[in-house]
Amino acid sequence: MAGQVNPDLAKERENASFNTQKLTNLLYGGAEKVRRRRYIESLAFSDPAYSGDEDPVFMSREELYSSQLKRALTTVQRVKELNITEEDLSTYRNAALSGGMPGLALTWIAFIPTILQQGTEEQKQKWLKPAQDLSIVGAYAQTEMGHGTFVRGLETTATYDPSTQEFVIHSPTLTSTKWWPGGLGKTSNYATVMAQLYTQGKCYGPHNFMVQIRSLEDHTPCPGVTLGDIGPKMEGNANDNGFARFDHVRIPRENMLMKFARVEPDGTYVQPASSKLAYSNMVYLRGTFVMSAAQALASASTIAVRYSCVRRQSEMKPGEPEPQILDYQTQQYKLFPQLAAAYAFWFAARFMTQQHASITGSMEKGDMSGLAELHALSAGLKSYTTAVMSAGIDVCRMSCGGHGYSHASGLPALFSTGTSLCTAEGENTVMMLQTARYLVKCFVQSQSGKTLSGTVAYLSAVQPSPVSGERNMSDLGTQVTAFQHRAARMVRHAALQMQTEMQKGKSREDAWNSCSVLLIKAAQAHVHSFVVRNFAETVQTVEVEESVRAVLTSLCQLYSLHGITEHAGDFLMDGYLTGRDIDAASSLLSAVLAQLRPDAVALVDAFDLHDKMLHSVLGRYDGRVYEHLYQWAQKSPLNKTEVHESYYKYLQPFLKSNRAKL
Ligand SMILES: CC/C=C\C/C=C\C/C=C\C/C=C\C/C=C\C/C=C\C=C\C(=O)SCCNC(=O)CCNC(=O)[C@H](O)C(C)(C)COP(=O)(O)OP(=O)(O)OC[C@H]1O[C@@H](n2cnc3c(N)ncnc32)[C@H](O)[C@@H]1OP(=O)(O)O
Ligand SMILES: Cc1cc2nc3c(=O)[nH]c(=O)nc-3n(C[C@H](O)[C@H](O)[C@H](O)COP(=O)(O)OP(=O)(O)OC[C@H]3O[C@@H](n4cnc5c(N)ncnc54)[C@H](O)[C@@H]3O)c2cc1C
Repeated sequence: MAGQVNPDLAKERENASFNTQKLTNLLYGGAEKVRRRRYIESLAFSDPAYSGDEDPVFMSREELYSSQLKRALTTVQRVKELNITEEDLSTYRNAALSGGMPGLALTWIAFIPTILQQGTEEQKQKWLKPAQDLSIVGAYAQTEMGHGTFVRGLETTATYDPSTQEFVIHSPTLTSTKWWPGGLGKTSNYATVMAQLYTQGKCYGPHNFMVQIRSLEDHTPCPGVTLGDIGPKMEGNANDNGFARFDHVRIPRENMLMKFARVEPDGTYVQPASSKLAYSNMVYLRGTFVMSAAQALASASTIAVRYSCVRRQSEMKPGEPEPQILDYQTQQYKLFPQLAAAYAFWFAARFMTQQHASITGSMEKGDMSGLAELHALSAGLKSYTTAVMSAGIDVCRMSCGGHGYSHASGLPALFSTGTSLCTAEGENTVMMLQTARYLVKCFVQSQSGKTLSGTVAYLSAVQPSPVSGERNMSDLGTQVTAFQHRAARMVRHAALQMQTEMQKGKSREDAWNSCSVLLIKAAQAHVHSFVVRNFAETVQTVEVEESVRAVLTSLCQLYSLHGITEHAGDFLMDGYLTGRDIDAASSLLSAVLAQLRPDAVALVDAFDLHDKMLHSVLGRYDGRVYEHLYQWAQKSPLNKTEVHESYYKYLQPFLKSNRAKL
């Protein structure tokens, strides 16, 4: 019946132990922010300009590209008409463009942040407004066909010519072709191009340059620039990720983004406070990926948990009605850790944003001391959260059985979009090794007596020797200390192993490579420990109703106990935890699964993800899965005609000739 909520889902909501709205308020920073976000989203959801397009999964690449471009341009118009403020901008855009990120969005995600991070005040004055108004459209062109990770290995050159006060941008080889930048293929007319800076005969490494790539009159490539789309990808096909080649393209000196490093008119190079400041936009973007990971996992958990309450299958007890599949403990064991991780990452993302603001604030005042920690934290968190998110979405998909494999579930698209975050903005292994590099340095410093601070303070505080005696494994403090002990031991082990390799005669680089599996695992343990601690501190200190704190505490317990049991070997290795502790953790984990079961739907509802953001028949708020599954399938282009034209072209003649042979 129209309008009714599936009775199983309705019952779940009635039986929750806490007020969902209160938790939503906590997640979004207060009741007023939630009201505002819903209002802004409703402006997009109710706008006929954004409705009417068919489901993106039924569209061709070209249709998808055009339809999302059109939507993106509509958002620009509406933002002006509706006076959408800076604060509400991303909420509005995300709601309007939730069917797939258009290439144009890279202007907002990467191009504008790069101008903000790397430009002088004058340069911001010149380019920010046009970029914000979309009188210019920009891409972030760093990666090349031959190099993505190794930024120092980029081949594109920017050679300064003092006689004309210009840089000459050039792609000397096929592998120097810029390859991957979003929006570069067809949409952008400008790009910030990362190129090796040459002046006065010397190379000063990669720097960012503002380059016009297309005519502002007719959008044809500028002289000396060759452009195109790199072809369809696993997902994200509304985005024209592109390629660019430069044949001695001249740009004014003022187009080098000069907030940190400078080239004077005579060609003199002025050093920045740190050569890595040219990478500050990457640090910023990596930080934003942590919230994207939380949101993607929140979406997948919402879909899978709601569906698991609607779906009934098999017999638990002979003769009794088929149970909701969420009543199977194994289903809870698959889904609740994903749900808990989504919450954990949400709070970690909040910490990351605060850290970024605070450390960049100090850097603006000339204090560079926080840069290394900011880089290590953003790289590690980006790597860890996106990897868990990507694997977690697939767990959610598989937990929905056959229907999870259908695009109707929204999970395949969510997975293939989400998993791109493991590669984009720094490949995850490489990023985790950057965190490891920082940890090893910190370990060496602590060995020489330095007291560490910030997110690594525990490395000098935690004792490497095993602690004996019974533990209360349900205590959050005990769990946090166990995670810190595990991370400290693994960092110490990896660092000492490296020292041993070097003592045996290996170079530092060879020792690093031969220990890199240990190093990665140590860095993962460090980030895991940080996420657990931050989650525990949040649930213990946040001002919230006790019923909400209680459910969050269970969720935090689950996140942490799941980590301990899944990585039991790491905790047992030096006898810090005993077999009995791990058994206790497993029993507690089973108890917490059962404890969270009645609140699972309320916990996913609290993410407050509108059906128009989820794009999932299985995850609908009203739980009316089957009728909508049927309706959705009717939209398949193969169903446009009763008998498909291929029947007349191929099958009919084939069948006829086969029959004639009989
Ligand atoms: C409801 C909603 C539901 C769901 C949401 C669903 C899905 C998600 C939503 C949306 C997403 C959709 C799609 C996203 C798709 C695309 C994303 C968009 C844009 C992507 C853009 C890009 O990818 S741009 C290209 C990015 N490229 C990289 O990141 C390159 C990685 N490589 C590097 O950063 C570096 O080269 C390196 C770090 C690997 C090594 O650098 P190198 O110069 O070789 O340095 P080292 O010698 O190793 O180190 C020298 C010292 O410098 C330190 N260092 C390195 N980097 C930095 C830095 N950035 N800041 C500070 N310090 C740095 C390093 O640690 C060394 O320090 P020492 O003290 O040890 O010497
Ligand atoms: C969806 C998407 C959007 C993107 N958007 C943009 C964009 O807008 N602008 C842009 O400039 N780029 C963009 N990129 C490119 C992206 O930044 C790179 O793909 C990424 O940085 C990885 O570089 P690579 O592809 O060259 O991989 P490679 O560096 O070739 O890495 C391949 C593998 O080698 C291994 N490896 C490499 N180096 C090391 C190392 N030092 N230690 C250990 N292992 C190593 C890793 O396992 C890695 O997985 C995008 C990519 C994707 C997928």
